[in-house]
Amino acid sequence: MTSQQSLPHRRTAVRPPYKVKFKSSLPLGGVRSSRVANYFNSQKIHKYWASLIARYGPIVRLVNPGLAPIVGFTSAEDCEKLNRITMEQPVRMPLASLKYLRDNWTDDFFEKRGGILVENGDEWWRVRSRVQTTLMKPMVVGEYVAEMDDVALTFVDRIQELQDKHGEMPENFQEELYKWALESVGVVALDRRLGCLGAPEGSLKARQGEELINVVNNLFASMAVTEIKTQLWRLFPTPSYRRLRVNHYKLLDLVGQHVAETVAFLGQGKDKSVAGRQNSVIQTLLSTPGLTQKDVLTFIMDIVFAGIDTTSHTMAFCLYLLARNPEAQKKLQKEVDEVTAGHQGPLTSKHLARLSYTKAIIKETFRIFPLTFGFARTLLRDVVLQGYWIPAGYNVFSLNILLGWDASMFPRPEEFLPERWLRDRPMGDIHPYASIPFGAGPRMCVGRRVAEQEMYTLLTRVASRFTVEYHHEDLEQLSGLVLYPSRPLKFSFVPR
Ligand code: HEM
Repeated sequence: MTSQQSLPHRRTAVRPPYKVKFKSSLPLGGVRSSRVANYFNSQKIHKYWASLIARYGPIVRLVNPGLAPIVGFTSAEDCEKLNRITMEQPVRMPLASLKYLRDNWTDDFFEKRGGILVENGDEWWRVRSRVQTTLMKPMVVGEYVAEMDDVALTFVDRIQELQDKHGEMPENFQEELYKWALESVGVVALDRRLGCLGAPEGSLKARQGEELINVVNNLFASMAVTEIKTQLWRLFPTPSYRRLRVNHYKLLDLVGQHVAETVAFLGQGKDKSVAGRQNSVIQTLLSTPGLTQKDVLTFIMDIVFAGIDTTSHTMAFCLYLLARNPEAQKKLQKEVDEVTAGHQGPLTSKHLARLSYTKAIIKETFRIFPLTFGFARTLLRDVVLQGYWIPAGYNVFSLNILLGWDASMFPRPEEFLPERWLRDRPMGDIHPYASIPFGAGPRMCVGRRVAEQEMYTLLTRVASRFTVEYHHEDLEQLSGLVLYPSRPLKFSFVPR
């Protein structure tokens, strides 16, 4: 089928997107010879997109057997347009294998109400409209600063311990970051410390935390195959689909136990949260009209799932970039020293509000090493992007990862220059859609405030205590369900 034939009612003013044949990395015959397969197998799909854009121009269509075609483009203006035209009904390609699993759950736990990660349309909005008023409220999330700070302090103590023991971080330092992320998101999602970070090796708390992290890591790994690679799971339960299923059962079970424990604590504490808060997230959600207990459990499960690999990979990239850019690190330390000068107790929202350079560091980290490729929506109506007519039903993808590295969007893109993000924009204006790590519009990451608060607190505590160094080969990004660091994070943390 030619690209023209595949576009019904083609309009004359605009051209159809260039057709690029997609070859699965695991075709039925098991042949792995294609160039595409190499990109997939080396986990560099972002490089594949970059090569397509370099070859065919700023908009490319990918035909993926068994799926609606995907159009990828690199234009901040068109990203803004895509957000505008999908604002009323922001449909995102569902995590199809996860949705299928939940829709076909053995005891029908989900009752076709799969939660905001996998639903679209009215069902998505039913839950999203109710949970976002809690999770995205600065006042609600702000109530957790002190506990997130306590988690960050435990983490820096753990760094010190590892540094003393090994002289640098061990090969599996990413796992410590996972524990920090789980512990931090747990504070909000479950209203208490899980106690896995800093717990003695082999202890019950450490093992419970590791089990949960393992389950989430396995879910990410299996979905990197079921969502991005072969679609054979649609025909029969492939090994990756089975791995997804097993780990999803475990996740529901583990999070279910934690939620039950929290609810029991809450019962004992009468109306107040475990930490004495009036407005704990879990309590508020449980008493929100229109949300069932199952909705709340599904949502808590989803934020635990979404809250581990995301912030921890970003912090890994951030620490790496700081180690490679001592000048920026010094500026960070100066800001942190000034903001916390003479302060003994936990950090507060007021401290965080003054950390403009620290926030710029996180933004610059996202520009260079974003967590995802960009902004994705399924079209409910035809649209013209880059002069090409794209029909309803297509999945459209703004490749912000490539915009971040584009000199026409960001001067000196290969340099780590957090100051470009400061309020007065010393390096020139930045298009608001050039780098949108949390997405945009009504479907933007619902955990954004939580994630940012966690990362600002951690960065503040690490920068006050240490100078981070890295003396090994360059780190790159590899692509899975989200992007992740290519090598062990063997940082050295030198006490200041
Ligand atoms: C570095 C940290 C994070 C990044 C970069 C990130 C990024 C994203 C992106 C790009 C989306 C899709 C947005 C869109 O379609 O416009 C998303 C959705 C989502 N994120 Fe995050 N995320 C992060 C951390 C978190 C955390 C900590 C949580 C939980 C507390 C979370 C929960 C979610 C959920 C539940 C959704 C689905 C929202 C919906 O479809 O309505 N994320 N995230």
